[in-house]
Amino acid sequence: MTETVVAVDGPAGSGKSSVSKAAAKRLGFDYLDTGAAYRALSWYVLDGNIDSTDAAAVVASLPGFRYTIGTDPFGYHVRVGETDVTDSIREPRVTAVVSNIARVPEVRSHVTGIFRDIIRDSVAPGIVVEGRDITTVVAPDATARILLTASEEARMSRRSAELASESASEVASALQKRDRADSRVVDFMTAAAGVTTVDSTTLNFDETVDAVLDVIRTSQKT
Ligand SMILES: Nc1ncnc2c1ncn2[C@@H]1O[C@H](COP(=O)(O)OP(=O)(O)O)[C@@H](O)[C@H]1O
Ligand SMILES: Nc1ccn([C@@H]2O[C@H](COP(=O)(O)OP(=O)(O)O)[C@@H](O)[C@H]2O)c(=O)n1
Repeated sequence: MTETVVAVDGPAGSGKSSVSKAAAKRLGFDYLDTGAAYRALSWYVLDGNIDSTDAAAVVASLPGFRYTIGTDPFGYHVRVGETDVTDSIREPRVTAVVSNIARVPEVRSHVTGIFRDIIRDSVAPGIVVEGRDITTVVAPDATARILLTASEEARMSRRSAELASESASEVASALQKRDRADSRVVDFMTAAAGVTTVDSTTLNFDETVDAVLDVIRTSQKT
């Protein structure tokens, strides 16, 4: 079992993946992107021509879902069976259905089990785990618990800068729709008791990483 667990939650585009990965690199920690599992299962469901809105069919697909993710922040990769899906799980067709998959309770408990196994098996001095329910469900006993937020405007412009091939308005409406659907399942907009909020709206990337590192260092001392 790794010594330090850092839990980071927040809405889409708040910087969870990039900031958590950078913090893990600085600390020599592992890095676990939990959204990748929901995305990979969505990819697997689409690949099998399963209707993502049919919860029973999605649950029935779980035993065949062979998922692996790299936790080295310098060597991130995601696989389903032998197929490398690192890039394909970011495609808009996957993003469009992921909330359907993530709202199924059996899916959530299945992937939460996978996340806890990965955290337990990490041999690094620590692991940064990011998603929507890490501070509350996956690792509520984490050493450091952070809610990373940013204004909706900042999140939309960051995401549309990344997805240059799509129009800003398409990116914005897809992001709003997904946050609305996701927040019906898990509350990642308000910090639970004991969770520290880092608002990155007016911080640049390096300042945000430093703010997260400060919270981690403070938690390690207490
Ligand atoms: N504080 C910041 N200032 C400017 N851009 C940022 C900041 N934090 C993250 N970004 C950028 O915003 C984009 C979205 O971040 P990402 O880590 O993918 O968010 P999330 O995982 O929460 O969806 C990335 O291109 C990232 O480099
Ligand atoms: N811990 C988590 C992580 C992701 N998710 C789901 O997985 C989707 C993709 O997560 P992500 O972290 O890759 O999304 P981005 O915010 O990076 O776009 C989210 O829209 C949620 O539906 C979740 O329900 N719980």
